[in-house]
Amino acid sequence: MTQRQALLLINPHSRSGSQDAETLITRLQQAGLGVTRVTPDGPDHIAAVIREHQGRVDRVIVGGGDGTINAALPGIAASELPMGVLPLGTANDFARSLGVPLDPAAACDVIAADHVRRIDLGECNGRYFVNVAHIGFAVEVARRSDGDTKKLMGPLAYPYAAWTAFRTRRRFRVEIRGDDGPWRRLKAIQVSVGNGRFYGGGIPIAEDAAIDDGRLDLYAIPAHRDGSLLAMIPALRVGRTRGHDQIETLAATRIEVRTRQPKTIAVDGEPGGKTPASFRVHPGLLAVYAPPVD
Ligand SMILES: Nc1ncnc2c1ncn2[C@@H]1O[C@H](COP(=O)(O)OP(=O)(O)OP(=O)(O)O)[C@@H](O)[C@H]1O
Repeated sequence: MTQRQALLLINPHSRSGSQDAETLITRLQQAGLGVTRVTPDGPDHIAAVIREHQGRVDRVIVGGGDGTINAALPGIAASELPMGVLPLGTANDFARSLGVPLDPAAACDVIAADHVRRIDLGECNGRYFVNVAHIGFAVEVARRSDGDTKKLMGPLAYPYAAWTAFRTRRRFRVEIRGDDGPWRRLKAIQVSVGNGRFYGGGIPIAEDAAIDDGRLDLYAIPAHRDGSLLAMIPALRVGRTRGHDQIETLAATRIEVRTRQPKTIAVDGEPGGKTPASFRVHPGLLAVYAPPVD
């Protein structure tokens, strides 16, 4: 493996992905990194590009938002190369979880500092995720904060989408269980499973989740007749999930979620199939460049 050689993959469709990359490349080179830049044809092309360069690079730098990171996960995990993150997206929740600066130039310095941290990957029905997977209301929010809305509104796209989606909220019957424990039945408007803590640009939906704790944290926001608006507050950013007595929580290494009708799942803000959902955590599977944790 060639030391200090980076494969740089920038998604031109992420919010700031079409900006001039030369400044960032120069910054990485000044810090002593060799850089090979390739623009993948699309999310499904990323794994092939990484395979092609394996053996000639010692790290893969992914430039984009959470959707881009998510698309790169299978290729990165298969290569076992450490990943650097250039936050060029809208929400950049993974960068937030890692403590990587949201300024891309400062994020270059983190990658060049060579400090690697091992973190967990979540998996939902065979698909990896780093942040949070949702069923229910947040899926509609993800659908409404599409590429055009994000380009137009930037980080405000998420609260705007949540606001417009609010009256479409539906409660649904859901069954959840962790690590072969008993099934719990409830009615919810949203079920979120966190590997990381944030979604939608820093909303701490999975407040007890940490990306290196070897477990997943589930939060079910139930639909109480009088409390539904109150219970939605954490999803709308105004409040907190922790200590909220209407929110059901579950922490486990494997989580199963069943619904009566198949319901769409969103993983890291991207479409992720339908329920039933089978979640598991892969402790320490991913190596990432990140500032040291205190
Ligand atoms: N190499 C690529 N070429 C084209 N599209 C890609 C590529 N990689 C990922 N995508 C898709 O581009 C879309 C937008 O990217 P991304 O989600 O990273 O940016 P964003 O929406 O600005 O940021 P965030 O997810 O942080 O809000 C995603 O749906 C992603 O799957």
